Amino acid sequence: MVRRPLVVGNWKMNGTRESRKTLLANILSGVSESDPAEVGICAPYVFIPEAAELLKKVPILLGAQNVANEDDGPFTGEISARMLREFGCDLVIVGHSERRLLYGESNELVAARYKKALDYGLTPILCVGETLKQRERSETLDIIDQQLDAVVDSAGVESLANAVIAYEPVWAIGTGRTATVAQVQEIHEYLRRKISGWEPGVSASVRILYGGSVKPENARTLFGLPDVDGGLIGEASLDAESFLSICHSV
Ligand SMILES: O=C(CO)COP(=O)(O)O
Repeated sequence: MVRRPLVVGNWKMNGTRESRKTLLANILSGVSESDPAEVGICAPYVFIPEAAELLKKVPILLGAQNVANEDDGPFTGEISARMLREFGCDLVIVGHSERRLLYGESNELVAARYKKALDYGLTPILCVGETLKQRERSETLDIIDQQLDAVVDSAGVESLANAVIAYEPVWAIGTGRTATVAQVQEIHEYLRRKISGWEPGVSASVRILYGGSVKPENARTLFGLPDVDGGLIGEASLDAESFLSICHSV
């Protein structure tokens, strides 16, 4: 099974309308359909309509950084999957560690968000990963099990055929401290083996991205690992030259 690599920029809560427009224009001038990697951008909600317009004829996937766990109703501050679809999104991140840790999102809530994304035809990028404390206590695999099991219990293992997984060790996010290649491959292989125990076909096709201080200098090595199918890029996706260099490191 050949899995086309995917590189997604997570802009998080950065930039102004003008700076995002320039960034996107610079990124799209460097991406072509024939590139080995598929490219995506997860923008803050308010930039989505303009980004969708700019990306109309360009082979870049557009995404959001979270999605509501309900269809419609009195949920102040939330954005529904139907709205994201209507405004041109293909992807949505769910369970990012910043949502889990700073906003208290539980595995169950993340699973409900994941399910809503799929119900409306969005591809969820499910983030999993342990904190430094959890790693030091040798709890990494337990934590990842719990994060993945919650989603599989609620949406079924077949749902992973329409999803992307991102392994993002919390201690490597925005810290400049990348996990070693051995650490990354160990977890990616673990995830694929676990899914294979449920459904070998899904395991062979699901893309598992790595995220956490990916830079132009380390991207090629990380993307060369057998179970790494691309990356989820934070800081380095805010600079067109760095992001394109990472996209072209596949
Ligand atoms: O959180 C991340 C992507 O979702 C990774 O962020 P950095 O690339 O800034 O470490």
